[in-house]
Amino acid sequence: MQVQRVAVLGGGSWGTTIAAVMTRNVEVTLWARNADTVEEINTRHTNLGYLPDATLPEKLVATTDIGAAVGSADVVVMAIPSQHFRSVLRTVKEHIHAWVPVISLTKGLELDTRMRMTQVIEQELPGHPFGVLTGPNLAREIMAGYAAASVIAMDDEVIVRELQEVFGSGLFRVYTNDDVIGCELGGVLKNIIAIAAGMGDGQGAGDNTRAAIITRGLAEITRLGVAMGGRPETFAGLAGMGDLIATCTSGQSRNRHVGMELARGRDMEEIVAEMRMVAEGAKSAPAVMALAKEYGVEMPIASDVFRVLRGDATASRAFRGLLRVEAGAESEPG
Ligand SMILES: NC(=O)C1=CN([C@@H]2O[C@H](COP(=O)(O)OP(=O)(O)OC[C@H]3O[C@@H](n4cnc5c(N)ncnc54)[C@H](OP(=O)(O)O)[C@@H]3O)[C@@H](O)[C@H]2O)C=CC1
Ligand SMILES: O=C(CO)COP(=O)(O)O
Repeated sequence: MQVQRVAVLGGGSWGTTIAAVMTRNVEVTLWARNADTVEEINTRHTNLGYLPDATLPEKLVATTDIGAAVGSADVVVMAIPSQHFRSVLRTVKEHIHAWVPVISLTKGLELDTRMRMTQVIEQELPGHPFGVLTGPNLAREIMAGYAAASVIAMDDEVIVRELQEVFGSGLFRVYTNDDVIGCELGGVLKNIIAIAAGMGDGQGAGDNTRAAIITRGLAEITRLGVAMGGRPETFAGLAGMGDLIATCTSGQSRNRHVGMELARGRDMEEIVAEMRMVAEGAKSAPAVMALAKEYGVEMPIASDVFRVLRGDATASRAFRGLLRVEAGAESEPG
């Protein structure tokens, strides 16, 4: 497979950033549903609503015509929020050529089915190679040219090496992995822990507290991820610990921001109404809790976050729960 043209679907922060990075290696067409976004990218080389400080490469071409973008692509990259992923993929179906790989950038689960996005790809586009690109990759930093590392996970060990070259460029270093389930779940599950970290930071908790949330959070997302078929070492790597650190500590994280706003006593409706961008942790939390129940895995931090998201507890009350006084053995949940 010689990759020459890539279609990136989704003109938000991450889709635009990855599309811009890949223009160094291949021809990239970015599909966005919003005609104003497309016009802005093509004429002014900016996408200020999502990436306020960035100038995009002139080589980056945007379109509202999904058929034109997908029909000429050797690889399709999905940067669509999880709850809209399947509907966009159904449109892709009419236009995609046989055997074209489909790579998900999305860090969420489908609510009704609790499926990972690569499972949705497998279901909607059977026969197409699929994979996930994930890791500690805050879009604005990568757009600004800071060094970062990511992971591309696929079952196919030949295609994954070719795509490693397509995505990776300069200071954006891409590693390969064959644990698709573990890598994908690392990206999904860390979002809820980032909300917890934001709830702590928003209440003035200390650095030790944040470190405890990250470490205990990693333990619980690893428990669920391994129960669902991921490998423990994946959760200690970029897709697990790496992304957890970035998201739980960064002022750029939307999920951590949600936690901080909850800590101010605001409710989810208000918070979401003010955010243009997606916070996948809040969206996927019900599916994560249902999976934890299904697999018999205790997730005390995620459960506390979920209660606050649902409005069943306040952040200050739940936060006392996050720092339980009666600790057991470190190897145990809680
Ligand atoms: N931002 C980041 O740093 C990173 C994000 N991710 C993940 O990438 C995924 C995408 O996130 P991101 O780009 O940040 O999200 P944003 O909120 O920045 O942008 C979302 C994009 O999706 C589009 N969109 C929403 N609904 C639909 C729909 N029904 N059909 C077509 N397009 C739609 C929006 O279009 P419109 O503008 O018209 O509403 C917008 O272009 C998420 O799962 C996120 O977790 C992963 C790594 C890093
Ligand atoms: O996944 C991300 C960084 O790797 C982005 O996190 P947020 O969605 O919380 O901004």
